[in-house]
Amino acid sequence: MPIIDAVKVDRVSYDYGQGKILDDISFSVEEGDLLGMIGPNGAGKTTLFNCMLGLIEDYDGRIEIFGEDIRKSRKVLQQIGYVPQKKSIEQGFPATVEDIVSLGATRKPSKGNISQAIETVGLLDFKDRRIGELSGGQQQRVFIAKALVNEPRLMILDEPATGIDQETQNKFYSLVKKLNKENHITIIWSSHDLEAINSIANKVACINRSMFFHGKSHEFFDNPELLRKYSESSMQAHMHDHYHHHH
Ligand SMILES: Nc1ncnc2c1ncn2[C@@H]1O[C@H](COP(=O)(O)OP(=O)(O)OP(=O)(O)O)[C@@H](O)[C@H]1O
Repeated sequence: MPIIDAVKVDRVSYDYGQGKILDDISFSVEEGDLLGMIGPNGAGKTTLFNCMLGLIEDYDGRIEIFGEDIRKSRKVLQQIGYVPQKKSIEQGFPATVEDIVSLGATRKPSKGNISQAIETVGLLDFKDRRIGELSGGQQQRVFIAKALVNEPRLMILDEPATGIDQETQNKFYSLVKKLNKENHITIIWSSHDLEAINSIANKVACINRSMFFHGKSHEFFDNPELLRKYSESSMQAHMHDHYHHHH
């Protein structure tokens, strides 16, 4: 089977008006890849995702999804399932799991698809429960199910840095791996958990406004020099943010 690019980001730059947030970013994701996107806070990961999702259009450069320039063919964006960084949900929020998952359907919602998506994330027993009654980890899986309803070929998961307990985290990681291996979904997954990326991603893209490393996961994690440089530049980014927030 020929390998096609699920994503091709070609020389993309962007700024919100105060200097470059994305600086000449190029990389590609092959169909079937599970790519871990890493970078310190403020590195521009969410901004890059917003470009890839067609939410930001005035970037320099070019983005192709499954071979289509997304500015020319917005239809291809329907092939992407997006799971944003988790928002907190009020306890009393009236919608059920099934209601939330149905909201993901852009075409006519089919009952079958909705149940299938809920089953894939292992929440069938909870489908009539109010989402506010679920744990943080379960809510996270509801949002994955919501993104699965349209049967995406590509998923973008923007993982929150903040603490969910380790066991919940591990369940989430096995779900990500299952979606990639069994459901054959190409995945781009932003995470701060380097160990998890090392264990399940086959590719890594590491950005800090510009591209710092892009390649096979083991080439990054087996290279102590690269890891050292990465943690140094991450530290500098934090110091930079710190300086701007507090002075
Ligand atoms: N709408 C906006 N207007 C102006 N600046 C913005 C806007 N959105 C983000 N930024 C700035 O762009 C930079 C990159 O933010 P972005 O959210 O893309 O980073 P990130 O890598 O996703 O960070 P994190 O890991 O903390 O989520 C930050 O300095 C942020 O303050």
